[in-house]
Amino acid sequence: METNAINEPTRKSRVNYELYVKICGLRTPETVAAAVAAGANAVGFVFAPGSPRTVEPELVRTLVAQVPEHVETVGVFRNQPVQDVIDLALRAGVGTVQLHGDEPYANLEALHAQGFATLRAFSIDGYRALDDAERQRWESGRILLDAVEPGAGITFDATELVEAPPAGTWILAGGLNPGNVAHLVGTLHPAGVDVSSGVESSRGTKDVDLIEAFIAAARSSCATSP
Ligand SMILES: O=C(O)c1ccccc1NCC(=O)[C@H](O)[C@H](O)COP(=O)(O)O
Repeated sequence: METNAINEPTRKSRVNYELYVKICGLRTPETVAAAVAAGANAVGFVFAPGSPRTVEPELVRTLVAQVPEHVETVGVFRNQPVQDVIDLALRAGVGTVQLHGDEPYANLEALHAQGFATLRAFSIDGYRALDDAERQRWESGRILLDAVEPGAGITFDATELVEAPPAGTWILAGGLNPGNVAHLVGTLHPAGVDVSSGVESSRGTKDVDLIEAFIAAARSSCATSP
């Protein structure tokens, strides 16, 4: 089976860590096409209930069909039973599952057994509360550090990252936008960035111009990252 950069099994996933850029919370063919054309490494679809971005798996299946093989397709879940996650991800046809709640490590293992690549998101508070052994275990896979409220566009406070993972091994999210992404990448040295609110014209509605501007700004930061 094909594997990705950290040797996880993948379905439709290839991961480029030069600077990985994920555009999350997509819901339309136009915005998916814009993200892909602008050079996104990954496109994300929210299955967590209660979000203005929540989508049905049948819609996502049609969106995934327009995504080229080299772009990672990510389903985002939050505190849902692992069997529901697997069922939804299979119906949608995504290659990667992002767990954005308090899910245990066993859920990640269950997803790997089904052939999904994974991303485990932590709030800054959640990450700081991990002991050394937990941190080491989660950091053996890909982790994403986010603001306390996911998908809320809360601007990231860099001073909270004194205990950041090693430079270049993790994905930064939380309140990123075209105006701050280059500076934050240059300062914090993540392996990648993930954005939702910062590329929206109103809550839940993606804006093609902002998607293009975000990806261009993120790419311009590469000269200052390790
Ligand atoms: O986007 C949501 O509404 C959402 C809901 C529940 C769990 C996760 C969610 N989004 C996760 C993401 O990947 C966002 O891109 C990430 O939290 C950054 O969001 P933002 O601060 O809005 O850029």
